[in-house]
Amino acid sequence: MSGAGLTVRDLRVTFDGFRAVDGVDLDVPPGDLRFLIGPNGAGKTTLVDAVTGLVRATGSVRFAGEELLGRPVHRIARRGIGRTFQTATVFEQLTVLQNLDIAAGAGRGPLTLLRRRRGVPEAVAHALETIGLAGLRDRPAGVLAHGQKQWLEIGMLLVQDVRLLLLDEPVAGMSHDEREATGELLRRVGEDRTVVVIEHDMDFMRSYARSVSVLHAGKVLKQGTVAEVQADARVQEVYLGRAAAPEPVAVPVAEEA
Ligand SMILES: Nc1ncnc2c1ncn2[C@@H]1O[C@H](COP(=O)(O)OP(=O)(O)OP(=O)(O)O)[C@@H](O)[C@H]1O
Repeated sequence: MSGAGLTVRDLRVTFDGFRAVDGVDLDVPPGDLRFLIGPNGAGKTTLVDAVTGLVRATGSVRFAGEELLGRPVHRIARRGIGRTFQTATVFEQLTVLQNLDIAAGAGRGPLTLLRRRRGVPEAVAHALETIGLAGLRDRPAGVLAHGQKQWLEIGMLLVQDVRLLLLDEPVAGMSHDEREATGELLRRVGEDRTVVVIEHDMDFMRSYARSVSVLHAGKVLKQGTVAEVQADARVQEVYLGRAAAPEPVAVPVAEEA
């Protein structure tokens, strides 16, 4: 494991007096593959928004020892922090390769990008292999399957040399095979990067998490290994106490709402 670590201290985000994130401490060591779970509205996405500069927050967010809070979004991105959203944001008309080229900021204008080129930059070629889309590099992104679009989006972060990836429900809506392929992709990506995954899919979490933080009502309820989190009575209560609960962590239960 390598890379840089994320340290969050007393993070707070308030929307019109409502505390969406309410004093969160988080330690994600270098090279961790951390899953962030919790019921709907727990504050998971808002936490990631705060780390990436999309919402105002107080407290401290340090990555590789550097304070991020208060910096604009583009500065945070330049520190090697990248995220995906629940819906993939790729350029559908452009090819897989062109999407990666643009993300890599290869400095070519739109016309040059549309022309045939001889070579592919090494970082782009490497990302294509990592995300398993080398064979589809000249296809328009719009024709890709749902899972493949998510992988392309991850590839677009890889070519930017991202060191911390924050992924919001990367396997939502994916088939079983796509989930497995995504899990393997996260393992590969996590070999030399730090990865944080917001997820509702408990089977996926159990298979691929190296560590887990459970959020509830804007606070960290529990942090530990999958086994530790599953065994925690408060975590079980939070999941069981909901009318339309996601699949509970420790006890066999229903699908995510
Ligand atoms: N821009 C906003 N303005 C007001 N309230 C917001 C805003 N964004 C989020 N919230 C509220 O903050 C709380 C946390 O939302 P958030 O999306 O972070 O939860 P979550 O854990 O990611 O939930 P889910 O699993 O459903 O995506 C929710 O009650 C939500 O309604």
